[in-house]
Amino acid sequence: MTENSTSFDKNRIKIVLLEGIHPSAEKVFANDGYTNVVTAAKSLPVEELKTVLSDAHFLGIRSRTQVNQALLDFSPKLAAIGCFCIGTNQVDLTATRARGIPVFNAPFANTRSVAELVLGQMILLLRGIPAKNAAAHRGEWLKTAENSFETRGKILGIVGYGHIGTQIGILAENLGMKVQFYDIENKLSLGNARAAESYQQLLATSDVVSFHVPETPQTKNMMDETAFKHLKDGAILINASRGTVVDIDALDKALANKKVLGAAIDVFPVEPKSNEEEFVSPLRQYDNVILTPHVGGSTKEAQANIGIEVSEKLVKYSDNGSTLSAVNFPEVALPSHSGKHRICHIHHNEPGILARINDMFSSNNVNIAAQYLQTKDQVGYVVTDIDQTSSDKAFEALKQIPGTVRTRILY
Ligand SMILES: NC(=O)C1=CN([C@@H]2O[C@H](COP(=O)(O)OP(=O)(O)OC[C@H]3O[C@@H](n4cnc5c(N)ncnc54)[C@H](O)[C@@H]3O)[C@@H](O)[C@H]2O)C=CC1
Ligand SMILES: O=C(O)CCC(=O)C(=O)O
Repeated sequence: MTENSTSFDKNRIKIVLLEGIHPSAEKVFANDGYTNVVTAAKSLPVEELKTVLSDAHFLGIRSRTQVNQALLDFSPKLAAIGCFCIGTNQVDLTATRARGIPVFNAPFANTRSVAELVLGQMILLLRGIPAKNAAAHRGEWLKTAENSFETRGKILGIVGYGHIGTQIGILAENLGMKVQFYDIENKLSLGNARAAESYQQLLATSDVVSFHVPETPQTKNMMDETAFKHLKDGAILINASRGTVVDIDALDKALANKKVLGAAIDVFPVEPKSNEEEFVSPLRQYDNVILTPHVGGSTKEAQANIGIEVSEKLVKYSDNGSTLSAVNFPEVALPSHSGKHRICHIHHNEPGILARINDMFSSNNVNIAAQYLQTKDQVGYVVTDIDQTSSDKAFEALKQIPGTVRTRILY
């Protein structure tokens, strides 16, 4: 990927890819000379994870693996993490940033897959198909038009009008639905969609409510008992965002008392760690609820694209130091600089560090060919291209600068 050969032998760089990340990722690493790749088809138990990460430089996960302070303590060499998905809530972004570990994701490679699933669920639920299908499997014949509706003319309320929410809005309008949305940010309305006056107003006036918000403290139990009271009687509820957003006990009650006509839930507060573990939920008793095992983004197309996108970001960071599109880290887009040597310095974002770095280079008689600096919250990232072929002394001095978090010689 870069013209310069890296200082560190690529075969010694250990990459761990968990949770059945698409083989397209391994291909990207192999094509760039990274052959020390360990893969697992599922998430690993914590103790196994600690062992495999004890000497790993790069980690690739999907939504199951929780990367917290405790795990980071056992991952001393970890240089970057790739979330091969959209959500990054499974990673402690503050702790990783403080340790100089950038986190990358694929912000829209599975957007279309989620949107298509939700669209299909909406059509099936408005027709009451899940319950009729379940009954037919039991030998019952539920031929009736009761509670069976077209999508045309119905109101879709989208909570979280971001990449997925807007895609669904456009597709739903093509079915003749009227789209309204609620978002905490001021958003451009696409097509004929309009912003609802408030979250409560959206709940009270939508025939279908679909959640597409990230997991944050504000979205936790956003759909709780109080929110269900605001919901229009006989509405349909869809959640393909995060399991913390809908209070499952409150949904259970709303289904039991027929406040909700049907629901589709793809994400749960607690999800099985593997396909071998039993899925436990009070929602299993309802024929009018579509339960899917967190597969909103699980299509061949999306997974192959995510594999390529995120591994390329990790390779670029490893080869060249670029952090463009990191979700927790100062973003620097770097050209490669042939004939020079590149040194990365991650530090606490305090006044005077850049001056200390440059003083050190100057006192070691090292000429700076180019330099890039970016800061984000408590972390600063300086990439310096230098002329000298032998810069070991300067590199050692760089590590000693007060405020240093970590340093890397790239080439
Ligand atoms: N089920 C699955 O397999 C998948 C689930 N997801 C989930 O879907 C979520 C949304 O994905 P994108 O649309 O790509 O994200 P996005 O970041 O493009 O959009 C999220 C929107 O939610 C809004 N938002 C944040 N907090 C809010 C609040 N309290 N109330 C209302 N709006 C709020 C944001 O302003 C933003 O417009 C992801 O964070 C992820 O958790 C994503 C992909 C696959
Ligand atoms: O496919 C996965 O593992 C997770 C999908 C997801 O939830 C996401 O992209 O945020």
